[in-house]
Amino acid sequence: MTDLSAIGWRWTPADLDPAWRALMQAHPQARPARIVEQHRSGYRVAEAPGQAFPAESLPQWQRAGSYRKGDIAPEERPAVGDWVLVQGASPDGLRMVALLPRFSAIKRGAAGEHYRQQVIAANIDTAFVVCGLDGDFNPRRIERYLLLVSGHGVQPVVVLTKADLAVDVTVAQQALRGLQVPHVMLDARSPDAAVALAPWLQPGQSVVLVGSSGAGKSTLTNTLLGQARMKTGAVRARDARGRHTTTHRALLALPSGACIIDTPGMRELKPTGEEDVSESFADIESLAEQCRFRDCLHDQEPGCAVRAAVASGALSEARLAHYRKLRQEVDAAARSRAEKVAARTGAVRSPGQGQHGRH
Ligand SMILES: Nc1nc2c(ncn2[C@@H]2O[C@H](COP(=O)(O)OP(=O)(O)OP(=O)(O)O)[C@@H](O)[C@H]2O)c(=O)[nH]1
Ligand SMILES: [Zn+2]
Repeated sequence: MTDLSAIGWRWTPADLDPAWRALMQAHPQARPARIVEQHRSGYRVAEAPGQAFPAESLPQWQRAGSYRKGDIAPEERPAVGDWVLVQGASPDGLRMVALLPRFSAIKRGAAGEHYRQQVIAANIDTAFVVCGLDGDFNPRRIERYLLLVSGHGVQPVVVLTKADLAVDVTVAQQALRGLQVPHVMLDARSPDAAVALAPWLQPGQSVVLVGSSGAGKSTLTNTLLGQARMKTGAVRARDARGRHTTTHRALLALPSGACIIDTPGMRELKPTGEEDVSESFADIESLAEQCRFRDCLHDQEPGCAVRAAVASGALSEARLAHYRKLRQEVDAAARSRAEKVAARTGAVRSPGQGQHGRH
């Protein structure tokens, strides 16, 4: 395995995305590197496991991201997991010359009153939605995470930790019934966890861990790193810059050949408006197809298959309520997003619309 492939590079010149190839041809002096950390002060990139070297940004990525006409939107700048082209020598002379278009991204709406997207991780194959089977277990939070990570080419997997504790897993199983995503129950401290998750940890795969604080993400990462963790530590200890291994947690190479991106626990998970609620709640959508009325609101209508499922216990009332809530949130975010897109492209608005805007 080469240095680059240990951090997720899996393309040969023959199967390279044409857009990537064109950018590489346009920058013959440059070479690929992966963004492993993003800070206020700038980015750090790696060309091999265990690295995190500062790399100078393009000037247009240094200005605050905005949706003004001609500006680069926040979600169009590099984020952790992105592949970029760099020139110059590490440790201090690297500069980025191009961002290679992403094949997938996990995003959320940034906190605050103004619409803004935030990329959590880019070029990811699988998202592990980590949740403890202890008091942390919360099906609504899992649904929200799944909504945000689904689509955009990312495979979600629900990873339920703390299965070793004497917990009643039937409650969890019941709650996850409608979800059409794989779920795995495990003890995050046990080496068996790596076996259970092996299907998503094949060489060249990139996985991101999301989930609330205390769910077991760090524990799971350490288990998956196994022996390699100590090796990484030794490499870092010899590093002249003397930084600690823990600061490199953003993107780690696993012994399985996959690489993993750890994210800090996120308190607020606002949709961007691009999510597909129907996909995340496919169980409810398919029930709705059996309602007598095409425009059934699943309220008081006769012949409502959704209410019937709730009555029979096949569908939980709480999941149905959450589906409605998330649908409203996504619709509202989609409207804000459409406004930004219109403002940016300078689309002609219908008369009156501009004056009545909230700006
Ligand atoms: N028994 C048991 N304990 C676990 C398991 N997974 C995590 N823990 C414990 O739960 C606590 C929190 O785990 P962490 O791995 O630190 O959680 P985290 O998701 O990384 O939390 P943040 O770093 O705050 O986002 C630790 O004390 C772990 O030892 C598990 O599968 N079984
Ligand atoms: Zn209905």
